[in-house]
Amino acid sequence: MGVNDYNCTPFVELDRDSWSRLAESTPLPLTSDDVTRLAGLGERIDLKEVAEVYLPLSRLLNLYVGGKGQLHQATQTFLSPLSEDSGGKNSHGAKRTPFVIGVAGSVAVGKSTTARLLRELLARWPDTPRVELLTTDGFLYSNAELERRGLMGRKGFPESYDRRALLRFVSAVKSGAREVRAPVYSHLTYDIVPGAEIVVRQPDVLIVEGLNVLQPARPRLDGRQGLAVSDFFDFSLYVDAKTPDVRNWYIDRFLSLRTGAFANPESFFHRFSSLSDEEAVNLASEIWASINEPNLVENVLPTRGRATLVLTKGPQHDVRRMLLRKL
Ligand SMILES: Nc1ncnc2c1ncn2[C@@H]1O[C@H](COP(=O)(O)OP(=O)(O)OP(=O)(O)O)[C@@H](O)[C@H]1O
Ligand SMILES: CC(C)(CO)[C@@H](O)C(=O)NCCC(=O)O
Repeated sequence: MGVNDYNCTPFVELDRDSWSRLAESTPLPLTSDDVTRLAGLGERIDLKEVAEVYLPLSRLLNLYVGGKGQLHQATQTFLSPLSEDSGGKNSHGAKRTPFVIGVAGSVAVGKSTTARLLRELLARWPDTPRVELLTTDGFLYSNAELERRGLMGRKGFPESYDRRALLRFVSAVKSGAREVRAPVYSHLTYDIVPGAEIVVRQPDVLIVEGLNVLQPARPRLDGRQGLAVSDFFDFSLYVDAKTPDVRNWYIDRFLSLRTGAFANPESFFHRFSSLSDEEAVNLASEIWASINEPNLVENVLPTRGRATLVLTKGPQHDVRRMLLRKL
């Protein structure tokens, strides 16, 4: 194949049928216990979809984890003469760090759902029982800080996050830090929760989920390139769908929140709980068109080609196609 061949791409493309055939040869099929646990995630997850799409995906990730483990072992063996030279005083060997998976994609495309499913499935594999989740929402600036910066209408845009703190977090995890802490965001109060934090203690796998996790590093003021969180990923996934489908999911979720979470007086959106259907659809469409869609188009979509795997969904969240980066 010549380099000018239009078919020249760094990805292998698999349609739904080919991918789901892999489920048959995936060891560790779902047990009835798993099915009960997955159904308890509280999402309208189709279990056939889990078995056909997410189970083989967890196997692929398990192979990558194993591959990284072998590379770590080989590197330890390579470095071991240095420790012997120093009579064991200087250990050049380092403990294996958590395997970090990034999950990117639009608001409402299903990143959290995908991340939670993968956590359940990966934890079933014997070499990765401890899987932790981190959502980048916790690194959004507080509403007070966003107001101060004039960014209240840009929540979710790259500049609405404390990117340095997020980078420090992921870098500490990949440096093997024993304990790393992150702030917490509440979708109910629509703000950072004062004093709350999550603690990550050297899990086997850390899944980092967020809109912008695949963004490359920004050039620094001194002209040097700097690092981005994606530099620390061992694997990354982009959840993709047509923009009009994602818009519908956003509006549907807004409508179901209106009758659910918004009814709580603590909710930031409580004042919207009495909106009529039509008013709620109009408001959700307005938020989508003014914040989430421009962010998708300007910042999120351009990072799709940086993923290890692109998972493309149809209008019912059914995964239609996988693009897997060639090795
Ligand atoms: N595989 C799936 N099957 C069915 N419904 C799904 C699936 N994934 C997500 N959904 C639904 O789509 C909506 C958006 O999903 P989710 O909250 O996971 O998105 P998100 O990308 O994490 O959004 P945000 O960036 O706003 O946090 C939710 O209503 C969820 O229940
Ligand atoms: C918190 C984020 C940015 C990402 O999860 C998103 O859910 C959000 O709140 N976006 C801002 C616009 C909106 O309210 O949908």
